[in-house]
Amino acid sequence: MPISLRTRIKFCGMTRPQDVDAAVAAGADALGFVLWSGSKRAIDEQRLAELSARVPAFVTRVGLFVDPSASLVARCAPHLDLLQFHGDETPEACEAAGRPWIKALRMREGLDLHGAAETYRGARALLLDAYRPGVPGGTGETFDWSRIPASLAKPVILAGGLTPDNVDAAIAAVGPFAVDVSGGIETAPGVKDATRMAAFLSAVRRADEWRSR
Ligand SMILES: O=C(O)c1ccccc1NCC(=O)[C@H](O)[C@H](O)COP(=O)(O)O
Repeated sequence: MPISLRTRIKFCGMTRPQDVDAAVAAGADALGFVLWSGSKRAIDEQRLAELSARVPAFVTRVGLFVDPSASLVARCAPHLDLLQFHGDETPEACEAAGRPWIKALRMREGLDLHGAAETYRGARALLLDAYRPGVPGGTGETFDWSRIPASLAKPVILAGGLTPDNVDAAIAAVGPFAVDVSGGIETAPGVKDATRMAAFLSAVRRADEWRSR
């Protein structure tokens, strides 16, 4: 995959209208909505419809699922541009809704990323996140970025414990297609902070400038 010199930015775990507006105003490329009821950042379908309606064209609305029922995905899909699967979904299950999708992979010991890229060949990208047993995502923890191969058959979305203070080092180390952040731009789970969102964006743009030199 060619390295993009403009790292795309996804802000995840949006629950409040004012945060959606602030994220769009700051310049986020994508916004994530957690549709798994076990999360502190979970929203229901009605909230998804309300928040999604605020998002203008060219900002991608991403729905996060953990081993969802087909009916949940079908009900949410009209409000989404992209599906993000965080559980043990098979490639067939990810394809079933007939919508563009990405697969989140938690970087547990021994994970074969090349093999996963082949298995999930229908994915638009692989989102690489920290592994904590029993927690499907949003851990706020980083992992060893050097485990990511320089060349993978799918675009990499780097996630896990990113903040305005470490995202520049992450971009320098990995050169991902996109970065994904949730806890690093919050004051509490699901409560985003406009200042931290802006700081994160600025840090990514500074890192991109360094990369293009
Ligand atoms: O945020 C959650 O609670 C969550 C629950 C279940 C699946 C995924 C979840 N979040 C995913 C994300 O927010 C991001 O993809 C990623 O994990 C980044 O989170 P963070 O480490 O907090 O930046």
